[in-house]
Amino acid sequence: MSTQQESMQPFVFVIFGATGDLAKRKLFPAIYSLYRDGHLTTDFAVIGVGRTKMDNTQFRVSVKESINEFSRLSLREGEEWDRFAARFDYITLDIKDADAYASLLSAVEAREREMNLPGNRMFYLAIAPQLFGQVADSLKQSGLTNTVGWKRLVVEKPFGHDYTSAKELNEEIKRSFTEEEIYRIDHYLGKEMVQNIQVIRFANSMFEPLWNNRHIDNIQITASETVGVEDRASYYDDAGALLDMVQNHMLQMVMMVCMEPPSRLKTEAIRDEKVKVMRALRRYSEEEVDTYVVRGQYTEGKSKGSSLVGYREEPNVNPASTTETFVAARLFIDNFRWAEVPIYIRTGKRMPEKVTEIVIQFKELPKRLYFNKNNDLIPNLLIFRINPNEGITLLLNAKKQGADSQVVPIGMEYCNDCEDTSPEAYESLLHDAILGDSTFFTRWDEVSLAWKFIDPIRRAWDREPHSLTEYEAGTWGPAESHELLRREGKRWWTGGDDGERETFKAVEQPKYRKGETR
Ligand SMILES: NC(=O)C1=CN([C@@H]2O[C@H](COP(=O)(O)OP(=O)(O)OC[C@H]3O[C@@H](n4cnc5c(N)ncnc54)[C@H](OP(=O)(O)O)[C@@H]3O)[C@@H](O)[C@H]2O)C=CC1
Ligand SMILES: O=C1O[C@H](COP(=O)(O)O)[C@@H](O)[C@H](O)[C@H]1O
Repeated sequence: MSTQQESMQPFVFVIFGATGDLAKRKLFPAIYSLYRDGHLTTDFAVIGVGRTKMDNTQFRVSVKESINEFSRLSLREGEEWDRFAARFDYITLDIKDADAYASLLSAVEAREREMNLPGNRMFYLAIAPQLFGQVADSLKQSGLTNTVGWKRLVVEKPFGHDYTSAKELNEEIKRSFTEEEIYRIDHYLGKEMVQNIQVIRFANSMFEPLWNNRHIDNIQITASETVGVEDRASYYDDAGALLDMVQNHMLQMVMMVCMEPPSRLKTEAIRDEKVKVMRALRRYSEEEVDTYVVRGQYTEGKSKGSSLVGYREEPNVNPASTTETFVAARLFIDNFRWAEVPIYIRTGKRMPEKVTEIVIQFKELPKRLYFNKNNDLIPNLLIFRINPNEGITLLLNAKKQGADSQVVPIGMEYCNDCEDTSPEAYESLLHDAILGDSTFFTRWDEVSLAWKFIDPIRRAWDREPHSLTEYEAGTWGPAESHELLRREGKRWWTGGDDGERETFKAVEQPKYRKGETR
């Protein structure tokens, strides 16, 4: 949630794409949860926009259905719901028809008059990216951005498909909105434990002295999914894992882990530090890509006893597709803090577990005095558990209870969502956008540098389709991903090459006092 202490001002929220999947699964439930939890501490109206013909009553029914199906809070019928639903209106409009925006302007102004709202307007583009520029332009031409209050534009990913297209898109929307008014969504930045990385790093004196190449051996970021391409082939078969996950979410997590402490907890101070990581991130030449980046595509396999088809057999996927569903990479951050520290990232579909985790592996002591029963000693690991269980784990070595002095790994656990469910990422991000806090949105320089890192990889792969490796659905990715670490004397801690979650296998279970139950 927000890093700023500002108060919320009444506003009109215009959602382009209000009949679409994102609005149904994420936006309406997020607005409802914020409202129910008392975080929408101001007056507001929502105007949905789509081509589908619908009146306000039908729209409110569709909002209700989506909340019933997707909200983390169950819908409370009665007066409270009626008051909430009455804030929602719908306009049928073709985004490509510039003249049609006059009806949207009338609807917004009517709500502002009726509810005595001061002209603050937030426009959310839950539509295909090809339409972003056109909407921004028509909002300006129609006078919708000409308001006495504030105006904000929230844009979804993907923000372009390479540096050139992203730059063009940015220039298009900058004709109607300033950088400060643009909120580029990366939903990983709305996740509780991604936001918590900064707090854990910068609010505890014990980590900062160790957070560098003198004490950290390597960093591993994994975002694995069990799902395949689902019904998104038309988008995914073009994008692949590199554009879908690495350009945005994975690099954002790298920035959060590797940034310097900001001088103040202010939006631009934090973003400045993130951008410096992107500047220090070494760009591979096209020739180097093969050495440091692995790409894979799932073939048929099994998960929990069920058979899974290969990617090319999925509905609407090109049967000869060379799109990657898995990426692993070894990154270099060329600055004083991180020189020589391997940063490994890995993401893929159809893997054995849905897990997003950041593992910080600390260096060994200069000399080993203790050994475990395998004549070994596990390194200290700090693990940020982002998804599906939120928390942190610190892995240490300790003496096992008893006379034989055995050394065993122990895990110190903090669970972030055991007592209360965390808000959804979209709740947190919408809340911040309404407050005008863009800390957890991506600034143009971050996005553009991310594309400059990605583009040579894409070009190398387009030139060399044979660099695509295969992995069986239901496994932790191709052998080449394990080899990427093995050749540097490392191993993935989440889903090692023996297919186990090695990190936790050997850890002693917590003990409780006699009579105490968990
Ligand atoms: N769905 C998801 O989970 C995620 C989506 N996104 C991004 O969010 C955006 C929307 O995705 P999603 O909701 O899945 O897409 P959908 O295809 O489900 O919805 C598209 C929406 O755009 C509207 N639309 C399309 N063309 C026009 C037009 N000419 N005039 C007016 N409205 C139009 C559609 O309205 P109608 O059908 O009524 O014409 C519909 O409401 C995309 O940028 C996507 O990349 C990002 C992350 C996750
Ligand atoms: O943006 C995306 O993210 C999801 C994974 O998000 P998570 O919050 O479930 O970890 C991914 O499935 C999707 O392909 C991608 O577009």
